[in-house]
Amino acid sequence: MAEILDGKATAAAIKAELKERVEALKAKGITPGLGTVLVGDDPASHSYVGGKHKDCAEVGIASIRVDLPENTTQEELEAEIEKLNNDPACTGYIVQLPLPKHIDTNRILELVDPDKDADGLHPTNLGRLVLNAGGEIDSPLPCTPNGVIELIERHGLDLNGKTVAVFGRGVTVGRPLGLLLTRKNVNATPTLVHTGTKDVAGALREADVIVAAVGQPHIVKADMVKDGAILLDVGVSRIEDPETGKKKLTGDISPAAAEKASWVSPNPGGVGPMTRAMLLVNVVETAERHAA
Ligand SMILES: Nc1nc(=O)c2c([nH]1)NC[C@@H]1CN(c3ccc(C(=O)N[C@@H](CCC(=O)O)C(=O)O)cc3)C=[N+]21
Repeated sequence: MAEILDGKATAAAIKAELKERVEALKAKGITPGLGTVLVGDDPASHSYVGGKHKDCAEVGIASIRVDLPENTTQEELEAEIEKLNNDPACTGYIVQLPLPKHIDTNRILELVDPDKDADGLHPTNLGRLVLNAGGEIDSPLPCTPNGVIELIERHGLDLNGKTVAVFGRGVTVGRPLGLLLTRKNVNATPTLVHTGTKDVAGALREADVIVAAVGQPHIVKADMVKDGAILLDVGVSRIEDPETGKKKLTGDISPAAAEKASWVSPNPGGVGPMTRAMLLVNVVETAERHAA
């Protein structure tokens, strides 16, 4: 039986640490604030954003919530971005993705002030990450990749020298995770595995660690996993439970694959809560840089 990489408990421990750091900032007269911009009424996005504000309340971070209708124009959205860039109460913020199809997402992400980029997804911060070979540059890191690494390390596991198959090359997880893993203070050897990979099963089977960020239910099968591998389940899909008929969250990793692992992150309760915790870390660290 694999041991559990408990994201919920680890995120709770990180939030307890952050709460103390927020109290220290407040003693200096600084209250960190997290903003969220949400366009449209996708229920999953609303649920994620709600979770982020609940986390803020837990650690004492102020919340600034901007909810806009589906038919918001590019210009209107850009005006909201400008407001948050200029709002002194907003330490950092995120624009919840995906945005509606009529919005130019890359243009919006570029308009976010890089010093308020709580997601770590602004081109400037992704560029700093490329330059950050030793892990010494102080800039916000992408939340999900950073959460994956924290979740592994906070369970006493060492990535130094390990081979890591990153399954999925998306901009929010797979590609930045490759960069984080090669920093000298992590020192892992990643392989990015994607739809253009000739032998996906073979590439995954060789890895000490598999991070599955595809978004296809149970795409990682038992025959793709080395015995004793460490498995991180990032992908989430909502599929119907054949027994109850209700929609439920399902990860990328099949139960049979999980059985072969030494450690596995559950889904839900694994990387999701860690992503949210790393968002708070980015906001608190930005506020601390301002206080210094
Ligand atoms: N600008 C932006 N930044 C993001 O970080 C971002 C985004 N857009 N768009 C969507 C994805 C998805 N994402 C999740 C975060 C937490 C959970 C999470 O906490 N999940 C709980 C379950 C929550 C539930 O039941 O729905 C868990 O895994 O235990 C899930 C998904 C952040 N994203």
